[in-house]
Amino acid sequence: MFFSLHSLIWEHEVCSLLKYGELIPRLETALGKFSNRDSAEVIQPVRTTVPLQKHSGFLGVMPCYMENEGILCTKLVCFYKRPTGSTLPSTQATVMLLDPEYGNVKAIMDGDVITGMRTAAVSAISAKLLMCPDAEILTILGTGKQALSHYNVFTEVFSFKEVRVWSRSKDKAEAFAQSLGHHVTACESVEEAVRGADVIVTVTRSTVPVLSGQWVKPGAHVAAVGACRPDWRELDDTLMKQAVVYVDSREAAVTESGDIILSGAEVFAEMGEVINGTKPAHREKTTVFKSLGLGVEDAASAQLVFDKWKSKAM
Ligand SMILES: NC(=O)C1=CN([C@@H]2O[C@H](COP(=O)(O)OP(=O)(O)OC[C@H]3O[C@@H](n4cnc5c(N)ncnc54)[C@H](O)[C@@H]3O)[C@@H](O)[C@H]2O)C=CC1
Ligand SMILES: O=C([O-])C1=[NH+]CCC1
Repeated sequence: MFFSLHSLIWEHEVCSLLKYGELIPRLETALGKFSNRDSAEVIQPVRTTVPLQKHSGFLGVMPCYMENEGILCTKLVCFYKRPTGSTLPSTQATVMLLDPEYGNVKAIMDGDVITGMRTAAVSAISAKLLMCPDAEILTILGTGKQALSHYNVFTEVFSFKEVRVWSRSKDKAEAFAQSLGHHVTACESVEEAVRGADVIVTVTRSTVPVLSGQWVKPGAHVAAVGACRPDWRELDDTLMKQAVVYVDSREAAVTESGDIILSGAEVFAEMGEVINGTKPAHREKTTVFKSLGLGVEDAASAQLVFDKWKSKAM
């Protein structure tokens, strides 16, 4: 067995190795390759989900093979519909890198930081391509782990003049806003938070729509990250029908996204197609990027962590 304990990469190590400046270009390349289906360079099926009915959750198995780069990877992620007030995590993940020739495990690493950072980085890529060039106001709906990683990358990559946050509980929104800095405003309602916003990130655990199209400014960009099951929603039909809808994966969108399946909205393009220049970026229109999370994003991120971890260990 070609596996040693040295290949366990812990959360604090992933945290210190992964940087948005290096991660974002890797993810752009990976998404472009993923959408170039003809080349068969990326083999990544829609994730398999095993219901954990007793615990209102799912185990997602997310394999990916990138032949040219020799990356073979799978993530195991458990995600849950937690009751209000629950302090248990919504997602927990572990990533495994394998050698594609021998089949042995090269590394097992924490998947929580990867999930937080790669999801936020992909949303930032969607904003870079789809938001209006003079975007000033960012709104984040939700105040959990993804809210924090999205705040971190959006403020690292862009210069918004105003950042607003909303949570169902005003106290939570205020505590979150204060933890981020004095320039962040906690809002009472979703409507107050999103009116006039140029970019809106939805990172809630909601299973019913929280964001209505009637409040969204024409030309705004929405990065919709929660609602990753076919019967879960974050966005209402009005928004889904008025927006140009971009996704990470068409196959995943029509299998897993309640916002797309239940609204009957049409998918215009994958983000990788915009990166490849085969589909246009409609910056002037209201756009939704429906993110579900892809194995190829985990594979590219894990390889980056592994390369940096190996070069540090040498
Ligand atoms: N697209 C992707 O690649 C990924 C999506 N996710 C999804 O993103 C969402 C957020 O994940 P985390 O930040 O890790 O979760 P978290 O539990 O840390 O935060 C969830 C937030 O949603 C709020 N919330 C819960 N129920 C709500 C409701 N009914 N209405 C409005 N707000 C509600 C909570 O108060 C909290 O602020 C989850 O749905 C998760 O499954 C997570 C990882 C990757
Ligand atoms: O891509 C991912 O890791 C997830 N998407 C939804 C929950 C977890």
